[in-house]
Amino acid sequence: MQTLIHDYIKAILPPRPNDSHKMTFGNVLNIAGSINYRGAAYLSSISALRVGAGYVTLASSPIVCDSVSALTPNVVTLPLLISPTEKDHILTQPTDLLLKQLPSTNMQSMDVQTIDAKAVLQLRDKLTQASVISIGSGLSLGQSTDQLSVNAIHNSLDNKNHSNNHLNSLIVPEGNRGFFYALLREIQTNTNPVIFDADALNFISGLSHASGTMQTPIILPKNSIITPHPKELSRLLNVDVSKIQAQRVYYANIAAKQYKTVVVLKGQHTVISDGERVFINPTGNSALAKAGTGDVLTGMIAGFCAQGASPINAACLGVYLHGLAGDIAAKDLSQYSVLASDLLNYIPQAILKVLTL
Ligand SMILES: NC(=O)C1=CN([C@@H]2O[C@H](COP(=O)(O)OP(=O)(O)OC[C@H]3O[C@@H](n4cnc5c(N)ncnc54)[C@H](OP(=O)(O)O)[C@@H]3O)[C@@H](O)[C@H]2O)[C@@H](O)CC1
Ligand SMILES: Nc1ncnc2c1ncn2[C@@H]1O[C@H](COP(=O)(O)OP(=O)(O)O)[C@@H](O)[C@H]1O
Repeated sequence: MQTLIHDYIKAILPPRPNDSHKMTFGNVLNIAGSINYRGAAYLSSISALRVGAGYVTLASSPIVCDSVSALTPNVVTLPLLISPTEKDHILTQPTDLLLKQLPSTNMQSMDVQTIDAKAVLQLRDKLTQASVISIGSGLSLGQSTDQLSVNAIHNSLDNKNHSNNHLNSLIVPEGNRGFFYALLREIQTNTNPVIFDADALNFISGLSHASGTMQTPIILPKNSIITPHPKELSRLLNVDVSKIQAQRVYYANIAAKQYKTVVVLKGQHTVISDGERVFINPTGNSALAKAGTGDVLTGMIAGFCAQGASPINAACLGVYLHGLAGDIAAKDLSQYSVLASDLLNYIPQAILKVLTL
């Protein structure tokens, strides 16, 4: 177990050759945001650019892409195909009967601009060409259809005797879950790094525990990173948050081994584990305990992956510099007043501090 220190972070910072162009520093495909979480799409995209990625494409619903474009000229957007209308879409799907039983109030409360599962076809080339893919920040998985999706997965698991191959045979569920499910299947054999955050983790938890007991865990793509907060790890492992918090290193290691991935267990003294090596982060303070800072972290890790850092190094760089940006920001603004969007403006100072000390 190793505490991250300045010199180590400096040593693993990706180089910035003079003879370079934007693609030298990689392209991030950020699949993020939904109607109520447009900020997450913005924060995770800009933070990747702030740490040095050459190009960021945000793939999301048209409404999210429009909002982010209005906020910044720096992010390229890829508006994704939307399900025709919630009602029309739903009534053509295999869970018709269940959905017809929904009270109309539930129908009305459904998210608008659900991404169609066919949007994966739109993304197909980009998914292999991207230097790194980040998935999940603010990507709401659907609202009133959630339980129906879980039911669809349960039924399918009951009917088929399979473990990880079940990704090929499950009924595609509704809402953004349908899109996410198709996406997960599409990237199973990818070798470029993939970062799973927030709702992507909740979806993976749902699949892993679909029949009520722990299944063989979902196989994540080879170079994955997951960034759970304790509650998200609790869902992934089916272990109480209190137990996880009492033995953070132990459970980060367990998750890394079980899901064969790099784990970033967030919180004070974030733990980073690939199942063999463990790093503890000393930077950061209560200023980071504010909505949206996790989205900034995801973008930072993606940005370092884009520049060629290995998943474990990108995780260490992102976590350390994210905390350092929070420390510098708190000196200027107080631990009370730092916003997630402020953090974006303190990333440069954090990088400069590491470079110059
Ligand atoms: N501007 C935007 O667009 C923003 C968009 N965002 C996006 O929104 C989506 C959902 O994010 P979210 O914040 O609504 O739900 P989430 O973090 O899962 O919390 C749910 C519950 O879990 C718990 N819990 C949480 N943290 C914990 C911890 N450290 N340790 C222990 N427990 C913890 C806590 O439950 P409690 O323990 O209080 O019962 C909490 O109520 C996601 O996609 C994200 O990217 C956000 O980033 C905000 C800014
Ligand atoms: N008290 C704290 N000290 C240090 N870091 C913190 C503290 N509270 C939160 N953080 C960091 O802030 C981020 C919060 O991320 P997350 O829980 O995903 O929030 P959100 O989903 O709202 O963005 C994580 O990187 C976490 O490590």
